[in-house]
Amino acid sequence: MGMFIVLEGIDGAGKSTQARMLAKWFENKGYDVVLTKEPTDTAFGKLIRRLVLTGGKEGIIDGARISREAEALLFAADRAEHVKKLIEPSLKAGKVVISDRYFYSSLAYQWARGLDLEWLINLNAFAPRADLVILLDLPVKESIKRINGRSIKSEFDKIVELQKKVRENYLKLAERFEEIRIINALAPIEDIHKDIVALVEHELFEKRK
Ligand SMILES: Nc1ncnc2c1ncn2[C@@H]1O[C@H](COP(=O)(O)OP(=O)(O)OP(=O)(O)O)[C@@H](O)[C@H]1O
Ligand SMILES: Cc1cn([C@H]2C[C@H](O)[C@@H](COP(=O)(O)O)O2)c(=O)[nH]c1=O
Repeated sequence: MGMFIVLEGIDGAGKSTQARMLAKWFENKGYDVVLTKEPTDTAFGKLIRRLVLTGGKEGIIDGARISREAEALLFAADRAEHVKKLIEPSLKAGKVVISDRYFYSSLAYQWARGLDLEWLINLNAFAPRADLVILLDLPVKESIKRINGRSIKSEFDKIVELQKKVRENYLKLAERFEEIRIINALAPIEDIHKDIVALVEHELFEKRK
């Protein structure tokens, strides 16, 4: 059986950067690595990016943004395909799967949008828990600095408010899901990478001896 590692955190926390570095580290050790992300690049992920993420006109149906419930179901549908078509087969083949976001994002973000956490956990119950989740914890003001070019100015305050709630939710989830390990995302990129490698060696390699 392979190893399943997930990077989580608010927008701009450094997930993609660390996921790429960790994938390289495993490849240099001779492992077969699958580097993936959610929303995916499949038709489901593309639909989400058009309907949910751009904040654009396509996300407006009958004059209103799509409902929070529909949003959560879209992320879960994308995840079901991700799990069945890529994650599970790759793990069965003994590969290392590294995902930039997973169901923990649904719990943190859709909970912040007002949906019930238990409903969200049940909705995503089909998704196997990761072996290790690296939560890159970052203050929102640093996150905004890092993604400033991408923020939607007109909704800037809403974005800050949401990101604050998401960060709090992630920290609460870390108390509930024992596979989540918190790392300070303010540190330099290389130091964070070293901390993640130390966690992988301790939490995964040790456990499998
Ligand atoms: N430890 C760090 N210190 C300073 N800047 C960083 C650090 N890690 C990443 N960055 C920079 O922050 C920006 C966002 O990084 P990255 O895309 O990896 O974050 P992300 O969590 O994947 O973002 P998003 O969720 O919004 O896609 C990039 O410009 C990246 O170079
Ligand atoms: C998987 C997932 C993601 N989201 C949100 C979190 C981010 O704001 C975007 C994805 O942006 P990225 O730059 O590609 O990371 O989608 C969410 O609300 N729920 C989810 O399940």
